[in-house]
Amino acid sequence: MTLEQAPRERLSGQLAEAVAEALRSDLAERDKVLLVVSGGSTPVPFLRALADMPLPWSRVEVTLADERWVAESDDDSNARLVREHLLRGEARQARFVPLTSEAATPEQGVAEVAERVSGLAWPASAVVLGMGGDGHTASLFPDSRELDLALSTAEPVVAVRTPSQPQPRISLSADRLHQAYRHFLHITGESKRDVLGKALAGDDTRALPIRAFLASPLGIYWAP
Ligand SMILES: O=C1O[C@H](COP(=O)(O)O)[C@@H](O)[C@H](O)[C@H]1O
Repeated sequence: MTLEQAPRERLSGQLAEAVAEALRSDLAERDKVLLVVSGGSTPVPFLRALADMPLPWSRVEVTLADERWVAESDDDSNARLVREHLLRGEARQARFVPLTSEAATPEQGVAEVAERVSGLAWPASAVVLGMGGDGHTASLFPDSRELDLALSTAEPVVAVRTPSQPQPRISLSADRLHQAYRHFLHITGESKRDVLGKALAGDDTRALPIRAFLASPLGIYWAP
């Protein structure tokens, strides 16, 4: 586990450099590489910095760690975040694979999305995780009734409903999120630093699902 700390904009640039280097390194050995990014609001400066990195973007596949089950036109769409902030300039050549379908619910769409996700260039070169103030990562929420399934299944994606969130969601499973050569955690603010400290001090993954990713090598990028 490594910790990088800097002002937010500089930290985002450092994370973008690290992820770009990971992709370049694997592209020397593989025809195509996969990047898994998270949504929410924290990643915006990182995604914008990554979009400016010189890469053979046509050989890069991008998908999400999780998604709210909303239309891409919705402000809450993680896919919209990727399209607006990462798929710009040369990075538009990347192949972006979203996690929603035309189905009305994630339960109805999960099989189609699972097949789509399974065809990507796994193991991912990098998974960039975020974390909520409740210790959730991707859409692995402590108050989700599907958390045990998401932490134990070999399926690539899980439909998720949780009382704390307004929309149903779909998430890569913990097993699939672990199928990567490198993992990064991008968080900001004192309160999330404190939540991470609490997570590091215990082992109840149901209470703080981020714990599912603290035992393997993890590059932590934190800004005040
Ligand atoms: O709902 C979500 O929350 C987490 C954390 O988002 P942040 O803006 O607080 O960093 C995010 O990683 C996840 O992709 C998103 O769906």
